[in-house]
Amino acid sequence: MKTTGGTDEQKRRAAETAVEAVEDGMVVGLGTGSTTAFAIRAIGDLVADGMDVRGVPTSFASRELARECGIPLADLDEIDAVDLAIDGADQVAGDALVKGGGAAHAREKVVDAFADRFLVVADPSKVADVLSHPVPVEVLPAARTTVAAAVSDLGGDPELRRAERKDGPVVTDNGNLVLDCDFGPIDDPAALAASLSALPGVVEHGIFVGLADVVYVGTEDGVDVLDC
Ligand SMILES: O=C[C@H](O)[C@H](O)[C@H](O)COP(=O)(O)O
Repeated sequence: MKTTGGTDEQKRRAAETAVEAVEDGMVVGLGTGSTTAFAIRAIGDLVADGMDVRGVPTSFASRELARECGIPLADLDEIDAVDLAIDGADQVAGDALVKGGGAAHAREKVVDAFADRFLVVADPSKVADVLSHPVPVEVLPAARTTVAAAVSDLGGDPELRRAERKDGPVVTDNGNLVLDCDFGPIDDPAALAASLSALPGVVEHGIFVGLADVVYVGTEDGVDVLDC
């Protein structure tokens, strides 16, 4: 799992505050990443105490962790609604996020957007005035060069994400590749999101605009709540 700038204590505080919103009978979207992992463990504790909760995982990793924690699981096509989604972010600026540092953003966007409420869990290193984090773009393998060229035309600098413990690229849970696209400061996230979505061969990108309801930012001595 990738590491980030925040401390485990900050992440745990944010995650456990978000989990206070989980109620008996809920279907909960389980995001991916080191911050959400604290939320999944906390939901596992609720289940162990007898709460009736079903989780909808957003990745192989979140499914595996949720199983270890004893959370009953459902696939998205088996349920009618997701009451709440809890998920991390690589950067937060106002009502816009960059996600996908763990290459899970495609399934995360489906679950987070479908949920009645979407709670983001983060640490202070993620909060910015303007998004500037490279945007992960999941692409069909055959489209990686055409999408990379189009990203350059949009003013971005695309880089194929390489695996750390294997020769070659990262392959997503969906069998695709990821281009990390550095656009510098992103003044209009909604416009860039629309441009990226329009490119043939793009499966999904990591800009999430207007989807989150609340961002919980864990600090050294509490939790800041940012309304979106
Ligand atoms: O693909 C991964 C996800 O979008 C993560 O939620 C995001 O990268 C944040 O992860 P972390 O909490 O580990 O910083």
